[in-house]
Amino acid sequence: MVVHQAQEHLVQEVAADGSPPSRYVLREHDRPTPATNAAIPTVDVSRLAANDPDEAEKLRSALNTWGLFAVTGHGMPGELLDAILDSTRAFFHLPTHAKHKYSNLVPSDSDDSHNNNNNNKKFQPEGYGVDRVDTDEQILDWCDRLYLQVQPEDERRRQFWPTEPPNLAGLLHDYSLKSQAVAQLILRAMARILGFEESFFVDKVGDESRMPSYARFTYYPPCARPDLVYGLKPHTDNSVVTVLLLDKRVGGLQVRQPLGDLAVAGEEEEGARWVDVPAMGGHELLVVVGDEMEIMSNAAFRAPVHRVVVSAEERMSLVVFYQPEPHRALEPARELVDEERPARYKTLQAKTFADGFWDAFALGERTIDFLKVKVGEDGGGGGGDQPNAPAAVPGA
Ligand SMILES: O=C(O)CCC(=O)C(=O)O
Ligand SMILES: [Fe+2]
Repeated sequence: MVVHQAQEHLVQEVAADGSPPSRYVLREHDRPTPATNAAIPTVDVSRLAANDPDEAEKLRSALNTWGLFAVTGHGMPGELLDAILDSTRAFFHLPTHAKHKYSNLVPSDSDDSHNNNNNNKKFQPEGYGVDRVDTDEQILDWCDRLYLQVQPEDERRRQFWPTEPPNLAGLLHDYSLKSQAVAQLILRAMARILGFEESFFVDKVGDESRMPSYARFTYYPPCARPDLVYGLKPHTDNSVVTVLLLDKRVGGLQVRQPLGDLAVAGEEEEGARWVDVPAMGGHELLVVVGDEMEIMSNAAFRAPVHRVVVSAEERMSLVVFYQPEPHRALEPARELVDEERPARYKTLQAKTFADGFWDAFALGERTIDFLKVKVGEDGGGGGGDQPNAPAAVPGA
């Protein structure tokens, strides 16, 4: 695949030139409309860990209504959260040439010979840069990223881990282990809510140290015309659950209500609304249910559609996605399938689903829809394969 010429344009540099170029400007009917204010639910995970039934009820209600919630009681030192956001800001403020050392565009002969092309570079998702650009028609999001696989530790690709600022890599290591503990605690509580042993989901996703997790640092540069662009287009997350650390001062994340099987972009359903998720100045985290949990729970838990709008101020976030072990079967848990509630999703390999995300995202579709994972939809994409079938080629 030839690297698209827009792939090399960092939004941070584009932003410095003024109004967004046409590549970023949404069609009129897709532009962000004003969002509503509503209180996002909050769950204290220390109480969940202590089996507090009232807190479990709060979690159940948050999952049924929102698919996301703010988390307190996570035990992560505020100084750690502040330090990693400060270090993230320092990274994105480095001069371009310093960040380019970690570019997501790599020499095309670095891994294989399939990707030879004119400009001798190929895109792969890890590292620093913009999301994958496939076509001239694709409307680009107003953000730059640093994307790193964090777990399993022996699969880290260290060449993409910044050594500047010097504390960023160590902070990420520390933060991601602690946020993994939060994710595990929530998976246990989610199992109990459905009346299962608390290890129900944890066992299905695999060995804790082999579960892939990915950190995505996102930088949304200030925008002269926030009414015309998305920071991040509407999507659901490719994860079992996602743990987010949001900018402390600047909001922008919005979640679509009500939860449901809505098309991601365009086609606004009657009555659907966007609700602002405020900036979290008090060291709360945010947890979002991902597509893989929606599949495993046979839609007992739904992944919320969310997006990011931008403003005249820069904003950043750090998101960690937790996924099942790649060779595992991803499917509705048998215990959640019966005559009244038949399986809504086909079985596929976790890796196939994870890899499908980038193709789907570039088109503004949900991975579940792009891979035709819903029962009743025909093959196509990479969906519906057997757990041990060969995996799709990532990012091909
Ligand atoms: O920046 C944010 O607040 C959200 C980012 C997000 O949704 C994502 O990276 O999937
Ligand atoms: Fe997301």
